[in-house]
Amino acid sequence: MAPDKPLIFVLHGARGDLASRMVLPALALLQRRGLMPERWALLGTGRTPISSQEFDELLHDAVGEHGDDEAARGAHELTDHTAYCGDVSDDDSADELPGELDRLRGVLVDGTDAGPQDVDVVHYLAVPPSSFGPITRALDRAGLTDGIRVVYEKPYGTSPEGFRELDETVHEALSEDQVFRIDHFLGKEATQNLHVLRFANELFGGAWSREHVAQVQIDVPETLDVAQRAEFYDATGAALDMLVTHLFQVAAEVAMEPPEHLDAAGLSAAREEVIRHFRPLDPARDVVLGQFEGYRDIEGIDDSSTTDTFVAARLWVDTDRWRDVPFLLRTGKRMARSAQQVTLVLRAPDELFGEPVGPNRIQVSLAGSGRIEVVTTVKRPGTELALGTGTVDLALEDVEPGEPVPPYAGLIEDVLVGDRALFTTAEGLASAWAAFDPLLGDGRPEPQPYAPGSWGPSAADDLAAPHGWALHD
Ligand SMILES: NC(=O)C1=CN([C@@H]2O[C@H](COP(=O)(O)OP(=O)(O)OC[C@H]3O[C@@H](n4cnc5c(N)ncnc54)[C@H](OP(=O)(O)O)[C@@H]3O)[C@@H](O)[C@H]2O)C=CC1
Ligand SMILES: O=C1O[C@H](COP(=O)(O)O)[C@@H](O)[C@H](O)[C@H]1O
Repeated sequence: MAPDKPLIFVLHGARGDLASRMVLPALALLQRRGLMPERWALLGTGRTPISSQEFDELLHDAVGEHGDDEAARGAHELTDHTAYCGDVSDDDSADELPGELDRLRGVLVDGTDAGPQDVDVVHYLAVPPSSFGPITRALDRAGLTDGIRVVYEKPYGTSPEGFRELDETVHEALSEDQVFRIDHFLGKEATQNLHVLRFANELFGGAWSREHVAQVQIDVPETLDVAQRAEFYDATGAALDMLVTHLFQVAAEVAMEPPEHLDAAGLSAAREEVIRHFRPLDPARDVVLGQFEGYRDIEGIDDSSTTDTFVAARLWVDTDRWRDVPFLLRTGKRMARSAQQVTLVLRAPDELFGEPVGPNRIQVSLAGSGRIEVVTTVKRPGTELALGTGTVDLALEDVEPGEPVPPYAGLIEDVLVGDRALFTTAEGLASAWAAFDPLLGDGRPEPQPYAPGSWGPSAADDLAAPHGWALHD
């Protein structure tokens, strides 16, 4: 159901990569599905001044280029009310923002029984993490925080100290129920299926422990480049961009204990609780960083940059269920292919009927609408007793009735209706930062070069021994 109250959606960083590729198409899809309020306005902000007309063009282009067909059909009916105003973060001041908000409130309630106080305001911070604190302070100083909701992108902080500082700033300005820390991997259809699969079906649930699982792999190779977002990327790197954020959250989703109550709040609490049991990374033994060749030639990247564009890590989860089972996490830019796969490598005998046993795995693809595969050793058809490998394959978009929702659309809808179950908590993130901390500072390994189009530095292959990465050439 669409919320009743009029809404102003303030998109900070509206010209950026995330805004164009994800947030604007998600808003168009929600509009198309009738899930946006009847009256709403979109207010963009950013450092580079552009006119409202240029903003209109930008958002139509973004939805046309990056939205699916359904979202693209919503592009021209997105909203009648758009506006753009300057950066609110440079000196912690909000300049034009209060005036713009007042003007839009007036426009939205004009001709209705509602007053300006009846307009909901959501701020979406699609900006680099260094701007989260300044924008929060700017909103606070301008007296704009009453009743608003604020969505923070990831990473929430760039170090344990930065995280704590940001958390203090945020809680000085806002109460916890106003804060939505997004990690869009938690909003993916297939990520949510990890717990449905496990808790609904004993074939999976019964196998979900060290007794049956030899390795867990969470593998997100990307062919993507970083040229469109060089400034953000060079200041961030793969480990901060993806490891302490998405890959840790998905690892928690796999590793959690069955919640006390099988509801959204119970699942969220169980996910956050298991992060406390992530053993702090051992960078010397368990982490490989890489940088693709040619990275330093990209415009906007420092000639001597040591930013990691690849990370592979072996994470240990110190619970009875997972003791001694490595969680292998890998991601990188300009790699051989794009995929987002969670693999449970199942234990199996080395040999059966005198033949080596092939792979036995549960594989969940998080990409798109998601896919579940069971790879299993079978008898090869024929008169001989010989072994082969078969795959049972279920595309989640084929499950009926159903209408898959992209993660950003689902999570923004949650923000509009105030459902916080798929958002991270400060406690969970504090544990994630504690496990990640050894990778910052002196312990950080030197990134090793890798060829664009490859699977990253070869040292990362050793981490996955003896089974090897499920995704390979
Ligand atoms: N891109 C992606 O696929 C994803 C990104 N994210 C997160 O989204 C956030 C933004 O990333 P992304 O869009 O890729 O980055 P970009 O560099 O593409 O965009 C950042 C945007 O923020 C604005 N901006 C940059 N610096 C400042 C500043 N100091 N103060 C105010 N505004 C600023 C820029 O404004 P202007 O253009 O006017 O200079 C730009 O529009 C990050 O936190 C990232 O982790 C999360 C998931 C996916
Ligand atoms: O948060 C991020 O995620 C994307 C990958 O997510 P996808 O599900 O939209 O493909 C990644 O490319 C980006 O670097 C990172 O900031």
